[in-house]
Amino acid sequence: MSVTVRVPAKVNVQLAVGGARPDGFHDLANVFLAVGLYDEVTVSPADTLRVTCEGPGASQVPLDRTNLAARAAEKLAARYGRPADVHVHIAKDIPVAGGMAGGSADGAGALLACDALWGTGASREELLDICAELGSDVPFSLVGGAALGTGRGEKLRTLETGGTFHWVFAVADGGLSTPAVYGEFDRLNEGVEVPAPVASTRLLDALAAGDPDALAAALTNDLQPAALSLRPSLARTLDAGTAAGALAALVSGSGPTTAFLVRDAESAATTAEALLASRTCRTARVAAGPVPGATVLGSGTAPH
Ligand SMILES: C[C@](O)(CO)[C@H](O)COP(=O)(O)OP(=O)(O)OC[C@H]1O[C@@H](n2ccc(N)nc2=O)[C@H](O)[C@@H]1O
Ligand SMILES: Nc1ncnc2c1ncn2[C@@H]1O[C@H](COP(=O)(O)OP(=O)(O)OP(=O)(O)O)[C@@H](O)[C@H]1O
Repeated sequence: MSVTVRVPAKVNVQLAVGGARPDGFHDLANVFLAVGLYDEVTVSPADTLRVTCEGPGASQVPLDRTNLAARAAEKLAARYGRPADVHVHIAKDIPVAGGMAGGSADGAGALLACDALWGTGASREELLDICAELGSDVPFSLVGGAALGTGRGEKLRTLETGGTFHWVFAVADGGLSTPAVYGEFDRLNEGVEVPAPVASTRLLDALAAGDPDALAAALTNDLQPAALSLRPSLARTLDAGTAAGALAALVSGSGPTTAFLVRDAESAATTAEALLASRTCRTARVAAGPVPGATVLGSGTAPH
């Protein structure tokens, strides 16, 4: 018996960052959009907790108890007083350490898959609580669609969207550490009174209208200067996407993946080709959103 869950990546269409809090986190107005690049997490009974991973970048994914999928299984098992005796297999397609919440997706996926495998019957609220303990982005990976995250990004309000938005993602060589990028944000803002983060009405209206031109004009990422400071070469990737005709270009979350909003699927294909030809990225991926969050694909009996 096994259960497979599919979980999408995210792009932050607005990432407003406040000053550092006493607990080391930053208050955010974080507008998430789930996009159609997916990891698949399969869980099956085993003697002991074990994680395997295949796909691009799999060698950079930790297979020990620090893996967010392993931690999710352990947390759910502990809550229900049962052993976390599962084999978690991750089929990875979301760029690793790319600012697209790949690890968070695996955490949310493993949680939903173990819940189904073990029949724990946990409520949505309980699952969301465990997600928030796992990481700031993990609740959104469970919920998907479009949402405004406040607090450290874990308190979610679902947002209406009036259409599908098309994107190209330029994947960089190597990752960027999320804490390092927030640390650079603090360094760049030393001595500055950072205002409290607020969601932009113009951006929420553009999402609700499904209007790519209005969304392009409203995209912002307060972590972008920090990501560019740590990885100056990303400026060339952003320029290449803009020159290729993208409506807007920005760093995805903490980077180093860069995101390009385009008008339609056709422009996405041509922009991806131009980005590849520019040799300013390792690869370019096309995806659209919003898409649903973590979804059980089905249960099977096949060994894997
Ligand atoms: C950059 C984003 O991906 C945008 O969605 C998220 O804010 C990061 O979320 P995440 O990877 O789930 O981050 P967490 O695992 O919760 O935290 C990792 C580290 O990032 C920093 N961090 C994260 C979230 C936040 N609101 N403020 C922070 O300062 C902290 O140094 C923290 O120790
Ligand atoms: N299942 C997992 N998949 C990938 N990385 C994981 C996983 N579990 C833990 N990690 C660790 O988390 C780090 C960040 O990887 P991840 O792919 O989640 O980055 P990210 O997409 O930049 O995250 P975010 O956008 O949420 O900040 C990795 O370097 C790795 O050490």
